[in-house]
Amino acid sequence: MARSNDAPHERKPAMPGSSFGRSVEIEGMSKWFGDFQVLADINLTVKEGEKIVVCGPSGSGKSTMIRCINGLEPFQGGAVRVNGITLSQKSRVLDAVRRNVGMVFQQFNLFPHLTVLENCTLALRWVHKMPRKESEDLAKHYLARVRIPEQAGKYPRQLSGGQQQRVAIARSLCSRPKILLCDEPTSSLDPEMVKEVLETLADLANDGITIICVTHEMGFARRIADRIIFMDQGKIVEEAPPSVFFGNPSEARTKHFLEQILH
Ligand SMILES: Nc1ncnc2c1ncn2[C@@H]1O[C@H](COP(=O)(O)OP(=O)(O)OP(=O)(O)O)[C@@H](O)[C@H]1O
Repeated sequence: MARSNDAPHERKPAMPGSSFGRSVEIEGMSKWFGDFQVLADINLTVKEGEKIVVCGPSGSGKSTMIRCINGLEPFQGGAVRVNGITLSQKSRVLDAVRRNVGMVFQQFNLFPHLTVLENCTLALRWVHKMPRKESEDLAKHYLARVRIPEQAGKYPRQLSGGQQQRVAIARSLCSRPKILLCDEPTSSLDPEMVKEVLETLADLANDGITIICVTHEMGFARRIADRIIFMDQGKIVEEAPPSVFFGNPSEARTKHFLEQILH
């Protein structure tokens, strides 16, 4: 299939009130690990182009919720729709959903024996069957997008943590997902590298891609989030735009969390 270098998400989001797409719809999702209920009746609708930051105490279920959205974890109750596709564990459905969803993890999960360029082109060539030249052009486009075009020929061990995470972001973008899920993308980085990765994500946020990001970087949340979701004990306790979330949260648990994290 012919592809241009203009990624589909590199366009302005639709205007609210028009045919504003629904990227992710989670309805009454519940999940158990054995007898332990990790998610309880999660309801969340994320519109096309929206930026959502998910925060909350350790163990509150943030990662699990994110992993359920692209089928990395099965769930037992409720439903998830991604770009209109109802998630199930059938491989045909998972493939379709994952074509729409990119994921950036805390650990970068790069292949150490492959160059940066090869890490980015691997899935394009072997999963999407894209010709080498086309896949390399696309990878270079996204390496430039995350501002490390000069690193294409290096191996991951030759890069800083922040650069490796930017490679991981570029690799995700190569599949041109409509939705980018990030699970604490900066938590394994040294402080000086956190900023460069957050800058990269903030930059992408302007592109119109839908982003759902688990992070405790509240400055980043304030800057890019349309809504902040606060989770505790497997539930969404509060969701609000940053001005309300930081200025006047309604729940005592949110206030307590913010006091701890901001002071
Ligand atoms: N594979 C698993 N089997 C059993 N329990 C699990 C599994 N994965 C996670 N849990 C438990 O589910 C709960 C939620 O975990 P999860 O990683 O989603 O939380 P989190 O909010 O992302 O935490 P953190 O901020 O520390 O990463 C925790 O109590 C965790 O121990």
